[in-house]
Amino acid sequence: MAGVMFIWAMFKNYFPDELRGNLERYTHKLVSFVYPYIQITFQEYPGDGFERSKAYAAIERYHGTNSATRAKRLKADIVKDSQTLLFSMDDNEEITDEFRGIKIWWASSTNIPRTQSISLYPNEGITRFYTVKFHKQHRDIITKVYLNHVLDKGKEIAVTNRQRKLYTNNKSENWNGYKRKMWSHIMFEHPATFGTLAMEPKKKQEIINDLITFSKAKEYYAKIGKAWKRGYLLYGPPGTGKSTMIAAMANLLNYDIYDLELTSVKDNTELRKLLIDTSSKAIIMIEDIDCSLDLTGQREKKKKKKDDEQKEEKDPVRQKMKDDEEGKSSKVTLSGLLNFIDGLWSACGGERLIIFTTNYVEKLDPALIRRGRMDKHIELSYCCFEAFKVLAKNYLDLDSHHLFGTIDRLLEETNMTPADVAENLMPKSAEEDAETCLNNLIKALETAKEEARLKAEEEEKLKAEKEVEEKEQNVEKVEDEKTLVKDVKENGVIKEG
Ligand SMILES: Nc1ncnc2c1ncn2[C@@H]1O[C@H](COP(=O)(O)OP(=O)(O)OP(=O)(O)O)[C@@H](O)[C@H]1O
Ligand SMILES: [Mg+2]
Repeated sequence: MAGVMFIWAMFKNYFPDELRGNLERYTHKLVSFVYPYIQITFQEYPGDGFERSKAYAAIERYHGTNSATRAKRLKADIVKDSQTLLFSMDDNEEITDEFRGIKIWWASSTNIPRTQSISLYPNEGITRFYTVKFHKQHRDIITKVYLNHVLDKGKEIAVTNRQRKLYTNNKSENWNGYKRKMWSHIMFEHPATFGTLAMEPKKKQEIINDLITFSKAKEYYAKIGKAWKRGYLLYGPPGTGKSTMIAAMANLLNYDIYDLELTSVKDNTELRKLLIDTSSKAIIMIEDIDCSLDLTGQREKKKKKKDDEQKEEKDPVRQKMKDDEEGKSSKVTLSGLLNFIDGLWSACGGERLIIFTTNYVEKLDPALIRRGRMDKHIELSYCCFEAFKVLAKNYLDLDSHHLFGTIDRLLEETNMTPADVAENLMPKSAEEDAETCLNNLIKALETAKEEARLKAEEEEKLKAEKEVEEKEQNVEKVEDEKTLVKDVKENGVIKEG
């Protein structure tokens, strides 16, 4: 059959156009009549090429276990706590599969672009695809039953072998490089859990329930016609456990984490591409949202800028400096970000948590954090006694101690972050026992309390001084006014000065 096609390809240009069209149709008919096979291709990056095909990934997993005994060349990868080896067919390898007595041929192939340019990245532009071939008499059973079986099995294997990853976005200059990667990842093996997270137990339980309800609510979200996503805003002073909580969330739900660095994202289009390329069980976190971009109160700022521009004389040097600065900075806008949060991008399905963290909640634009976008606002604050008890259990394995009472009282009187409490509880040497560590904490709390007292005293003093100063200024002003009135009365004129 290949011979017929070859001969046709050789001679087709010798025929006039009209005849050639007819001949081409007949040749294809003849080929499909005699050639008994059907072939289906699964591209790794179909369409615009930015989202890795889920079908391709599932087939890859399926062959990982299924072909391990058949294929001669395999690719290996480590998954799941770095202990399990996972195989997949190597490039340009062929195997056969059998389903209900039917023989099926699979091949993994690559397309290498024919470019003249020399690239730093040896694999740049290579596209991969699987082809499956079967006899046309089995068309229905293969397309309707077998392929679904392959995809389901592949997804099942992916779930059981799932090793969670921590992703960070690359600058777009590197997106076309090796393996066209928008995100780089490492294995996510953070030990934080809700068990080790120090916070008020009731509040903690509420968050856990919220997360679990969300992760089981696929049907509910479909029913109400909303994208399956939930937004969290974590706010509080540094060292109160915001990042630790995100790790605990990922461990609880078995999600990947995408640490989105907005300052590396050039514009809204890039942001969209990045978000589309996230896995279906993902936490997308944007840390320190108030610093990452000029998202906060941007609209007010824009107005102010306009006013300034109108007032300001055009200075070419200043203008050039300003242009350079703007060119360098990211053009992701608040409205761009809000559009994605509102669900345009999550049309691709899957469960996603979007988490913002900030130290200064009051600085954020209200549009960014209104309910519906950020469904849950969680304040992480200074260490309370309940939180301290979790840390004492984690760090010293203590459930109770006669010093707990003193610590309880001191924590009520003083602000100390869980990070600082934890630091003080940690034994500094092998000789330090639990009691020494508790005493260290008490000392630190007393010092912090004393410092806070001195600071408050200082502030009080400054305030009093300012009040005296203001009073004196007022007296002077009244005296001046009196003199003025007297002058007007006596002379009927206002003296200059
Ligand atoms: N609530 C907490 N429970 C347990 N450990 C905590 C808690 N808060 C802080 N820690 C400890 O302090 C360290 C710093 O905390 P973390 O990085 O989570 O703070 P953060 O709120 O994200 O701070 P920042 O605002 O600076 O990013 C963590 O490694 C953790 O060990
Ligand atoms: Mg943090």
